Amino acid sequence: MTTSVTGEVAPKARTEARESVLAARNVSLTYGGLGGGRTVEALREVNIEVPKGQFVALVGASGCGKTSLLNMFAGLVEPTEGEVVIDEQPVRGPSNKTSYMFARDGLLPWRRVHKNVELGLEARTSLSRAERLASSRKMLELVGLADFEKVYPRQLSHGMRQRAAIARTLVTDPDILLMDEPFGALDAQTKLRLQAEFLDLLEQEGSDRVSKTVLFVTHDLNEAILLADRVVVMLPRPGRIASDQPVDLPRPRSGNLKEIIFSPEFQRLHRDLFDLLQEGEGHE
Ligand SMILES: Nc1ncnc2c1ncn2[C@@H]1O[C@H](COP(=O)(O)OP(=O)(O)OP(=O)(O)O)[C@@H](O)[C@H]1O
Repeated sequence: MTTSVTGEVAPKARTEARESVLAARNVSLTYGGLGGGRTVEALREVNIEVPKGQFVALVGASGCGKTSLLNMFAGLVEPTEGEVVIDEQPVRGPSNKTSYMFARDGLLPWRRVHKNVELGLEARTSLSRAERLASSRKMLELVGLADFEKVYPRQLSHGMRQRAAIARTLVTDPDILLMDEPFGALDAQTKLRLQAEFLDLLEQEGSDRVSKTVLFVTHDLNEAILLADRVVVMLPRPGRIASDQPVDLPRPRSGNLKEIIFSPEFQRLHRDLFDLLQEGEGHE
């Protein structure tokens, strides 16, 4: 159970009915301290459960441990205490079930766009070259870059590079997406367009679930509410979960993000989350 910074019990998120795909249980993380160096308590007793097909946004001030939590699910960082599991198996290293997308597109400048998209396939499967190319073409078409497969990343706009990075993240068809501010550095209009396109790839006709399990770090409350089924608010020093808010906006949303932004439900949630974050700052 999570509580707000004021000590109130937060609304119970919709996690009970479905088995968790991602779970962090009583997780604490302290960096450093080796050889008498300074230690940083990055996370303290974090608990989070994410069921299959749920999109969870993590928001919070810089330094509250969002990336650290994501890195644990990616198998890049081990908790100091507690357990991090995927499909109830302890995470011991990077897994084929997950795909990680960073804030910077991370495209390799010396590889053409399609070769960048194929990167994940090269590492993971025994597909032939032709099969890899066919998969990357299909993904590039889905993200609107069909005509750009042969160019180098420097020849693309920032938004197009992020699209290519999305294609690379999805091409392996992972069950789980771990995303660290993937649209953080885009201008407002491009961001909204990419958010809609991204949702369109994940939302399924006639279902209120997205097709993948997503843990998505963002500083942008609008983005968190527009995309997610739950918004988890974290506070810093030490990083901890302060609130877990369900977002009861129906799906599919991809076609009406602008309308959603001006809806009373969106505005109410935005105000609640804003207050929680501000309140948290006041408690430091
Ligand atoms: N490798 C590391 N060694 C030591 N301290 C670290 C390391 N990585 C992160 N930290 C510290 O742990 C805390 C949490 O960092 P983390 O990057 O997880 O937070 P964040 O919420 O993702 O921040 P931001 O929003 O700025 O990306 C911070 O105080 C940070 O300085």
